[in-house]
Amino acid sequence: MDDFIEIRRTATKGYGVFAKKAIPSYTVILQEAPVMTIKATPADPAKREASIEEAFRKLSTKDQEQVLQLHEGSHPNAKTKATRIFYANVFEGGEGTEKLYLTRSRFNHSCVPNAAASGDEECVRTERAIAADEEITISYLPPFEDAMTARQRATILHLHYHFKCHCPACWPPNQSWKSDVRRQLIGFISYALVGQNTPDFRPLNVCQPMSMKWPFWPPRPTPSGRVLTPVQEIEYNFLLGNLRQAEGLPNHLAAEGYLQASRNLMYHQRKYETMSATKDIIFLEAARCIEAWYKKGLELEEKYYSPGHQQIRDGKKAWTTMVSRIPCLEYLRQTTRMKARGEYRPSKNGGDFAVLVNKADGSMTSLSQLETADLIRQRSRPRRG
Ligand SMILES: C[S@@+](CC[C@H](N)C(=O)[O-])C[C@H]1O[C@@H](n2cnc3c(N)ncnc32)[C@H](O)[C@@H]1O
Repeated sequence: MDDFIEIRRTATKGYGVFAKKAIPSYTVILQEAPVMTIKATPADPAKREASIEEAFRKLSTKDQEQVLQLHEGSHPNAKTKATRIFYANVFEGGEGTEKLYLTRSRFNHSCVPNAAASGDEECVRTERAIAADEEITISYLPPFEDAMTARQRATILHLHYHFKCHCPACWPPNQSWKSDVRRQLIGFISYALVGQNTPDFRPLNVCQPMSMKWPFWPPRPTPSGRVLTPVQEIEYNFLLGNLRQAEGLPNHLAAEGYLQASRNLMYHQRKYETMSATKDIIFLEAARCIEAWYKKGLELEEKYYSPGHQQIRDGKKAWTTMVSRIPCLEYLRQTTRMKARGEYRPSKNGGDFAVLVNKADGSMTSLSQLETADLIRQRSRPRRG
């Protein structure tokens, strides 16, 4: 921890964690064992309170002193300072446990965090490159935060942690409408891609007491019964990449959208290359999209991991194999080289949307989008007589 981070006062959020120097993305900046661990008993607040008090009593005097210096929060039902502190700083520990950490507790929340706490590995890792002196934040919200509006996130933060969020996605208040629209679209699209309707977060628009017994919580997605068309699947994934990037969400999530769009288009492109009506038509425009979305996804993945990370090396290897197997990508390369030598001209009707390949002599005729559509229409027309 001494290498990367230090705890300092912030202007509006009490203490916070700051970068002592520039830190690359995907770096473990804190590895820490919890100071207190209790068994989670969400349905029984009295039992939970008793477990916290018992765990606190068992601590050494030094640890007790350190715990008592943490942010106290303002949980209305906590009976002692120690339990109030526990409620304000608790992390879900996995396998039905709740944990309290001395240093991790100093990370403030952001709805566009630049780091993430991992329960399994007991560590905090950066999710993007962080500049020296920048505040490092994590998210306290449940997994569907990407799909919730600022109002809905505020309700959860208020009811669970009793504070008003001052992160860039929520502050200044009432200016988040663009971000709200993006997050609702992210919700709609990501659930639609797995055949589900977005869970209904609307009850969070009216602040109500939210307890673990509340029937609405946790909200569950329902099956949509709709199957997306191949074009929808491609467009939805591409849009997901765009929206996540615009929303400042971690780069690997945006990368996933672009890479999936590229893979889906490649998959459907291969079908055209075997159908009798289209097998000699090479769709260069599709190849351009496949390549551009792949490059965009890779660029974002490299920002998230580092360029030399195994995930990036594997991705590049898979891409090289694919390029050699997918004719349209190979033809795109060929026509680019030919263009540079002046041996290939786009169609007179404008653009080179596709090329018609003469399989006998390998020559190519460039086709505009309209010419391509006309040719496919002619070939698909049923023959008379
Ligand atoms: C786990 S503590 C984080 C460290 C704390 N700031 C401190 O001084 O120790 C959680 C508390 O920090 C403050 N906080 C965290 N994130 C915040 C945010 N995005 N906006 C406003 N306050 C925040 C709230 O008071 C919250 O109850």
